[in-house]
Amino acid sequence: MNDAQTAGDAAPLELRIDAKSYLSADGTPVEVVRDLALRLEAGSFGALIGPSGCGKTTILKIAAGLDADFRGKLRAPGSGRLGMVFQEPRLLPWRTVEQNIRLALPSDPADVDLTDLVEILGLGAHLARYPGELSLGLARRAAIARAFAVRPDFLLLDEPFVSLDETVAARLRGELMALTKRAKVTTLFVTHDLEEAVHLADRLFLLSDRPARIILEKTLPPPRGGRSADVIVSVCEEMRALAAQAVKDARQG
Ligand SMILES: Nc1ncnc2c1ncn2[C@@H]1O[C@H](COP(=O)(O)OP(=O)(O)OP(=O)(O)O)[C@@H](O)[C@H]1O
Repeated sequence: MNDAQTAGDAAPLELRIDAKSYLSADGTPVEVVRDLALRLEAGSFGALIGPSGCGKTTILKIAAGLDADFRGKLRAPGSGRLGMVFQEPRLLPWRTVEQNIRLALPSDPADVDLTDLVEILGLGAHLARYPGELSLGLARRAAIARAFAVRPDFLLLDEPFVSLDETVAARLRGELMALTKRAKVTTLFVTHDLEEAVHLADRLFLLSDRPARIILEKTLPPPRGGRSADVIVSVCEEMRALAAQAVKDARQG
């Protein structure tokens, strides 16, 4: 049905989803993605932006290799070291923060030095605590640390800052920026927040309503993370206007 492979260090992410459907409760198929083609250069940061329920998580799961039930082709970048951050932090409640971070590490995890990672994410004082004692912001930090602990060459994040206080979200965006600049990692980030995407990404992919397909792609001017508030506002305005035109064209054509 589909063809999935891992492509090596300098290769881009290449994902083609000709069709992806789920079966609804009454047994009828619901088409969620159709004719989507996405290419992201190695080491760059892409943002998938789309309305609620359009199929963003579905696309991310396929990119992760977690869902092979689609028609199309996946060529994942890197050598297969995947880091993933879900909408909910998904920490094991009976393990400490440090044990959660070390969860996916190889057989001798005590040897892996996490000092820098813990420092960038401000988790030093919380390593011995349990997830139930953490604020949502701290739990999200622990989930990000767990994804980076494996030194991923391919990173997938599904709305990791949703429902956080804006001050906390802004700080976490800064931390994510620092981590993705420090190591070469091809990153695909899902959000419904255009401003967040313009702040973080090198390349934007704007999705249609369900069934999702890309209606607009744009490479953003560098430097990533160094864009001023004015630049972010004007790029967002431009994207909104282009997206409205793309939707109009699609309806007419
Ligand atoms: N396992 C499943 N079985 C049946 N339908 C599903 C399944 N997973 C998702 N769906 C449906 O597919 C559609 C797309 O879901 P998906 O979670 O990919 O969207 P999303 O854009 O990530 O949503 P949100 O913005 O709310 O997070 C939704 O209508 C959802 O109800």
